[in-house]
Formats: sequence, structure tokens, C-alpha cells
Amino acid sequence: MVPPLALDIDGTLTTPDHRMDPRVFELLPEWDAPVVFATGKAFPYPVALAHFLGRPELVIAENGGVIHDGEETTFLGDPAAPRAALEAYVEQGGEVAWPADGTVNRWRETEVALPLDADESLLRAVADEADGAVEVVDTGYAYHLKPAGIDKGRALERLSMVLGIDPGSFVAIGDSENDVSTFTVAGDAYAVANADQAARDAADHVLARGYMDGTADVLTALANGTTPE
Ligand SMILES: O=C(O)COP(=O)(O)O
Ligand SMILES: [Mg+2]
Repeated sequence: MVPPLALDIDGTLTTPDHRMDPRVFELLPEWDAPVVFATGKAFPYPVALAHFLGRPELVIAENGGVIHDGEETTFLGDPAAPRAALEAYVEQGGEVAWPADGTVNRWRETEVALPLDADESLLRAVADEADGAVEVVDTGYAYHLKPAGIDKGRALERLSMVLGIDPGSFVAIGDSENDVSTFTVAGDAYAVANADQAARDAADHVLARGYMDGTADVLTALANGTTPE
């Protein structure tokens, strides 16, 4: 019996140059337990991934702001404070390289994302001005201005409840600080070798290999009943 999986996408199922690794399409379609894609990306991305894998759409998007249980969509976050923080960022001279109508942000319903060359100190300053309502997350792929108290781990607890699964039965794999909360909720957590320090510290195991090489090592070992390296 294989365990349910909570899988980050960027840095975990991808190659170093941000492409979906083809082994995703070999290892996941037949996985004989629930597979939840838990990502910072906007809702359509993980839905499309699940769809094209032929799997139920079990999705945590926007760092936990949106979940989909295969039938219903639930919003756990309110975008008002992050959007106000973005306005303050622009008013104070910050540049918005990913516009509201671009593909990164146009379907984002609870938070906003900015590229890694955004002004980090200004982002943190406008988040601080929001009196605890906004947090900045650095995923290694983007900065996210998200509602405080929203994270992938809480979303996994909520989704597990709906699915009738013990959240502690999940094996989680991820690469960055936005996976720390997932690692805390899941029963067993693996950081791929490219993971940032926060993810490494929170994981139960740090893998020898990075990106999908590391993830494939875990999936193959779990399927064979052996211990991943
Ligand atoms: O979109 C991002 O910033 C990161 O996405 P991820 O959570 O799938 O790694
Ligand atoms: Mg990631």
C-alpha cells in the first residue's frame, strides 16, 4: 500500500530549468492513493496538471488560499489585504513586473505574486504596514504577498478532513519555505536536495538528489516498500 502524497510543484516535480519532468507522467497517473498538488501557483496550474495526469483534481493553490477536493472549490484566503499591500508597494515606487492581467496573477484569487527581482525590503515594509494581515513568502520562484494565517499545511488539514484521510498519513515532498507548513502536517516529509534552509530544517529527511531526481527516488522507494535515500 502506497501512502497519500502532498507534492509541491516548482523545484520538486520540475527540472532545474522549470520544466515539468517527464517522470511525473510515468510515476503519478497510477499512484494508488490520493495525490494532492500543493503549490504557490495560481489555481488553474495544478488543476491542469491533475487533469492531464488523469487524476482527481485534489489541489491546494496560492499557498493554501484555494483548495479543490475533486468536486468543490473552497477559498480559505481573502485577497483584500494582499491587494492593498500591493497598492502600497506601487505607491511607494515598487514596480509590478507581473501585471494583474498577466498569466501569473490574473486567476489569483487570494494573494499576489511578484518576481524575485522585486524590491524585497519594500515588499516586507508594506507587509509590515498591514498590521499582521499580510505575509511575504519567498518560494525561490517568486515573492508572494499572501493573507496571514493561510498556508499549504492548513489547507492540507482542511482537504484531508473533506477526503476523510488522516493528514498524518501523507508523505510530503517540497523545496522551499512555503512547504514548511505541509511538512509539519504530513506524517513524513522529504526536502529535495535543492531545498532552501527553511524546508531542510522542517523536513524529516533531506534527499541526496534534487528536483524530480529526488522526488522520483522517494516515489520509487515508497512503491517498492524500501527507504528513500
Ligand atoms: O509559484 C511559486 O512561487 C512556487 O510554486 P511551488 O509552491 O509549486 O513551488
Ligand atoms: Mg516549490
